[in-house]
Amino acid sequence: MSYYEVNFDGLVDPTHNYAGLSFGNVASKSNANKVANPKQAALQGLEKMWALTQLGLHQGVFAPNCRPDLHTLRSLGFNGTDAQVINKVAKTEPYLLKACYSASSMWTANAATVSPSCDTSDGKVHFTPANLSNKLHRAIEAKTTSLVLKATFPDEQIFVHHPSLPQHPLFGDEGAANYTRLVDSYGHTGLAIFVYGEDANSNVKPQVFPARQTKQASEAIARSHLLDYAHTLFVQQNPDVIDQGVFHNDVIAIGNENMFLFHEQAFYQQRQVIEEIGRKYQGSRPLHLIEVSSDDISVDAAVKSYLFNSQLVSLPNGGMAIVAPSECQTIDGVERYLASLCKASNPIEEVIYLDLKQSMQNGGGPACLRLRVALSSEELNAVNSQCLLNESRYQTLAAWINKHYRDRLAESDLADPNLLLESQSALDELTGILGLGSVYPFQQV
Ligand SMILES: N=C(N)NCCC[C@H](NC(=O)CCC(=O)O)C(=O)O
Repeated sequence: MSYYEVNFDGLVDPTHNYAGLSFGNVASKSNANKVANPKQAALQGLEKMWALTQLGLHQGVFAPNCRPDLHTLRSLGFNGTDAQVINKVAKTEPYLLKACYSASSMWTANAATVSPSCDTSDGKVHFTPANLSNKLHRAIEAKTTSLVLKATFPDEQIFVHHPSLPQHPLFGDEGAANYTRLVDSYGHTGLAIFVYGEDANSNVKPQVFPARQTKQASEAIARSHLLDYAHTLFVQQNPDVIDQGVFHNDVIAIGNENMFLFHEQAFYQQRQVIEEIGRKYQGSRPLHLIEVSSDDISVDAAVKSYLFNSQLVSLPNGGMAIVAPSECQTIDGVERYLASLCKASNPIEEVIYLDLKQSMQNGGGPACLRLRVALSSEELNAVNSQCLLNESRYQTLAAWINKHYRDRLAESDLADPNLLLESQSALDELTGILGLGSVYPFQQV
């Protein structure tokens, strides 16, 4: 049977804006209050999906949450018509309006942790939507994300959908952004590496910025996904780099199949971590462990360029490509480093640079925008086929974006009740395009 890695990219919401909501995420804070261009953001994301499709890869589309989250606003005591709720919250609690208007569900690396059937003892594909409990604007995503996951992966004989973990700091879970799977081929049992920022039983933790992923959350997911501990590792992120803006492990390390690219400061007690990875990896193809030195790329350059947030993809005819954000071409030394990687002895053959500036300005690079799901051909056939990209769906989505999205969104626009109506009408049409049914609260009344 053939196996594939399918990337499910988050479609960018019509309400994409810069609200400075993510303490610890340098780009989010430094671009707070910038005027956003939702149409450009969505088209940039769609072009990435199309570029990967054209490489011969299977590409999925993941629907966003609907914003603003009126349900949360109403649960906080704002009442009246939808327009009155917006009006009141805009006047009295603008921070809450921004949180409930965030398009952050576009970063689907944070949507869930996914364990492929080769790794789970019941032979099914397991999903746990992330609770994203560290940030208010993200903690409200899980409910809709869970419905979208179920509508995208509907067959209960093949896909298992777990509830998200309890909303408590002990179980802070940011999904696949802190999970890497090393395997010699997608169809084999892989080494599941869970990276956490904080362990409730240890004092090793960042001092400036929050650790978003806890060891307790990672362990709970490994348990419920029925992973074999012989093929599972729990590894602590270096707290010093969290304090330098590395708020997820996918900002400092990236793995695909038998290749692992990581910064020399990525992990706490790194030498032991890498030795253990080498010991536990069981593939017949050799593991390429590439440690990037601070002399080559400083942590600051890694955070600014998002080099490690590139997508590392296996090409249909062998070899790998690295899909990097175009910011890598503007930070000193990074483009040169990537060119040298292609020449060195490892599977990477080419670098593809893509413009994702609208997402990047909120701290979301190529890898943040996609949820990886390794699937057999039979499992792929069980995916909702309308959520897979082909040329006609690409054209349909481009036309849908051009029809519904604004090309300018400033903070003051969030108080405009028309934005809510525009967003609902766009997403209502989207659920038809992607065949999702009624996943949004406004469709359920
Ligand atoms: N690295 C991965 N996998 N994901 C990136 C997520 C970026 C997101 N930014 C934001 O939520 C910014 C929203 C704002 O400020 O408007 C976050 O910090 O959670």
